Amino acid sequence: MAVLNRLFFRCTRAAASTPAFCTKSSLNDLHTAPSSATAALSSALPIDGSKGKGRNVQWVFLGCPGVGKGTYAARLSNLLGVPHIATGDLVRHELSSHGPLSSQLSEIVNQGKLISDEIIIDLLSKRLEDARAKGETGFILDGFPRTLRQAEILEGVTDIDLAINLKLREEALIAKCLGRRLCSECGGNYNVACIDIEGEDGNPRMYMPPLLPPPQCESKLITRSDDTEEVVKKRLQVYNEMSQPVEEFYRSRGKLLEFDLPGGIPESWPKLLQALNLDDHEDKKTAAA
Ligand SMILES: Nc1ncnc2c1ncn2[C@@H]1O[C@H](COP(=O)(O)OP(=O)(O)O)[C@@H](O)[C@H]1O
Repeated sequence: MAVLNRLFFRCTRAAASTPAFCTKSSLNDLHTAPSSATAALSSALPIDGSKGKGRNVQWVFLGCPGVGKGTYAARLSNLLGVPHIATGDLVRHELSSHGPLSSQLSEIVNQGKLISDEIIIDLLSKRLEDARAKGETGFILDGFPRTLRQAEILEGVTDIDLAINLKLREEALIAKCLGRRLCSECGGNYNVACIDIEGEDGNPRMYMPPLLPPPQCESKLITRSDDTEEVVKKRLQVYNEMSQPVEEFYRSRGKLLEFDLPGGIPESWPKLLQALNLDDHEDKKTAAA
């Protein structure tokens, strides 16, 4: 943790003067320190993560629980051929493995709190190492970074091109989390909530139809243990407390794309592609399937 704290301190101080202070080489200096989550993250990333011709996208998705980060990140990952890495999935995988961390993690997750930066970076590093071993390049991160420290550490080890901040009206978020279902067999994500919010105060009506499972998944649906009303409210509160500095971090670097979801997937997906200048992408029809 000492190295993380030192890096955090150096990055925070530097942000006021030289934003480029937290470079790969400054992290390399830190590699001489005892093994740390930060060093693991750095070495798990491609050797040259800096922007360059031909390099795949390195994007992050920000947004409240239930906003649809997973849905849109997965679609973009299909479209662009880069891995979609959701830190929530990594945490759930760790929980289901019943390894040494699982009881500690399950207590934190089921209270709607964030797990430590060090543990989440360690899980992410392992996933990125796998990606690297498979020859995958680029990534779309979903659910990371969630704290300013995570954003600073990530920026210190690689270049993030874009942070897409998905936004949805508050009334829809809780309903969407409570309607979320997962197929225990194929891992498919569905939503049984039908959201229909009347237009008022200048806001248009918002209609989001359910995303129902195919017949073969219907009897295998499960609900996440942290998708109860009480835990969802806590997660929204934690998100609202932590998100502003992360958004500001990317805004001040000119990397933040704010995107207000206008409704369900049929309305939102083409508009998101347009906002990302991907609307004439030749594969978009199949990716949306
Ligand atoms: N970047 C992260 N930092 C800390 N904890 C995380 C992070 N990503 C996921 N988690 C943990 O995993 C839980 C589930 O994450 P996720 O599936 O992304 O949920 P959400 O639907 O709230 O966005 C979070 O509530 C948190 O406990």
